[in-house]
Amino acid sequence: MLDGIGLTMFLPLIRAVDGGQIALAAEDMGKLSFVLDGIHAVGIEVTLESILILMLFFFTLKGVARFVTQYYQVMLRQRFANKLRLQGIAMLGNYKYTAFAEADSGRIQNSFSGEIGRVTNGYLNYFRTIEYSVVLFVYIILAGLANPKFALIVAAGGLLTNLVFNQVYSRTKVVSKRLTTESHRFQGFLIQTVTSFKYLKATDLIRRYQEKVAKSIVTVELYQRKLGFLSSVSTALREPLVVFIVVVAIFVQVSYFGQSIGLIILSLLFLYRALTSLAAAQATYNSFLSQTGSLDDAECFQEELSAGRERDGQIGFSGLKENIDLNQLSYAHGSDAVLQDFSLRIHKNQTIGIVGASGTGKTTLVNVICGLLETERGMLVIDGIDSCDLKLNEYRSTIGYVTQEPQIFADTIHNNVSFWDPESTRSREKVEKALALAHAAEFVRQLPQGMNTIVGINGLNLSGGQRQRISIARELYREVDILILDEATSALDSQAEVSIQKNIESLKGQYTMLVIAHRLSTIREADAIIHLRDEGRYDIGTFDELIERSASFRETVALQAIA
Ligand SMILES: Nc1ncnc2c1ncn2[C@@H]1O[C@H](COP(=O)(O)OP(=O)(O)OP(=O)(O)O)[C@@H](O)[C@H]1O
Repeated sequence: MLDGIGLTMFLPLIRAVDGGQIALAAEDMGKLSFVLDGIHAVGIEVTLESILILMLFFFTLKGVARFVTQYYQVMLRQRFANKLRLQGIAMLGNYKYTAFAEADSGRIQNSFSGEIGRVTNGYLNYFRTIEYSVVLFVYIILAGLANPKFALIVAAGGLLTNLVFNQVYSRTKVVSKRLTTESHRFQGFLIQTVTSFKYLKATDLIRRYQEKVAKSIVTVELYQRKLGFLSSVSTALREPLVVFIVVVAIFVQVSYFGQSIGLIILSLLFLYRALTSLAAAQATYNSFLSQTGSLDDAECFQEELSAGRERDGQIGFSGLKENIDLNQLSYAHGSDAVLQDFSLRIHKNQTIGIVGASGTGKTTLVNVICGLLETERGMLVIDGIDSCDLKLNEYRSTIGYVTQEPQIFADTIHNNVSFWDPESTRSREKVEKALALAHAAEFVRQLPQGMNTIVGINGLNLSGGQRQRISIARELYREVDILILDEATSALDSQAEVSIQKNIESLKGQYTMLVIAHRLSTIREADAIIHLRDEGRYDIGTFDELIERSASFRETVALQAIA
């Protein structure tokens, strides 16, 4: 509007420059003469100087409005991207483990990085299209007020251009979807390259894998080029089309309606701006369409995250007081039953050993106890509270889990053990104590920068046994109630295993420990041993009781003794 009012000043200005009477300018202005009337009404005399000052005033005001709008847009845009990321991260934190196990890591990674930018731009372009359409509408109204016939001809021409662009739009939408899908694939390949780098490199499979990644890179580029081509086509067509419409309109005006050039100039100013806004609206709409693949995907991703939200209870948990009950627990991965009618009471501070051949469900059992795998009501009861009613995050914060593949973060040893607790004398002492208990103090001391040594991606600069010891130290540092060790000492040499074994034994009675072990010597002294067998069968007892009772346990013991 400010721009429009500023532009209407051109007519009195032309009159004034021509030495004509400014008052007569009102006749050229059609219904827009109310602007001059308004100036009179506020007591300003319409002279060349006042017109120039008023024009300057309106355009400066427009500049201020533009600044405020743009700055506000930047703020909104930033807030929007942050909100998307924070919302996504929160949803990911509540995502079911089972759903996560089937998820596409490339898609997750891409949704939080590249796609957020595309989604934000998608929304930005969507709102810009609305913004330009509003501006377009205002100019058409202004042009209509000045010269209705001329406005009508140009508006009809503008509508016709949309037909031309519709073809480009639908193609853009299709390519945009393909680009998003391929970007997910590319990110997935990238993650795999990083996590499997050592293996791929050592076997030279990296070259074959690189071919796959390269193919994906080329395809992404191809789709981007296609989008660029479509965008170039629409950009290139826009200006000639606009000028063509204006030329036709002027020709019709002058030849058939014989209108005054003053009025044509004013409406031309409006209409040129209107058509520029139309072109801008078309351009932003096309950009929006090129990002719709990402928008659809982001929506789908959020729906999947919220559909995969794990159930959670209302009852708080501050630490294990009495026991964990597993009551006729059954668990199947899809249609494959792993645990069947499994019952056990684990008393606080007991040490439970879990043994069994590969694939008999040892990890599945501890995953159920962690609440990672959902079971029916009544099957997992903690201190008399059904796990379905427990606030799972509070329960899990009392669990320490040393997984089969030790979790090491690309940071210092101190941060790996303390999980980024701010460094202080107390935290260092605590870390040292945990490292000593995990039999890691000695090797950490020998590292060039001791606790401040950075361990590389996935702890690549450490040996397998060292990684295991660091991850055990982290759980000891956390002062948890329930300690789960899944093959925690499998990567250690016999001597280190014996030492750490002694340390674990020294923790006996201080933690409720679930120790999965292939080597039976590790759990020789456990209060009870669960011996899992095929098809969900199992035996429970002390080492000696199982030797007595279970033939397959005796067999395993005998085999290991031979080994
Ligand atoms: N996410 C999953 N989806 C489908 N099947 C699974 C999944 N996780 C495990 N399984 C299957 O469940 C069975 C038990 O697996 P689990 O990892 O619990 O065995 P395990 O005794 O810990 O084996 P290992 O000693 O080799 O680690 C296996 O047959 C395995 O293939």
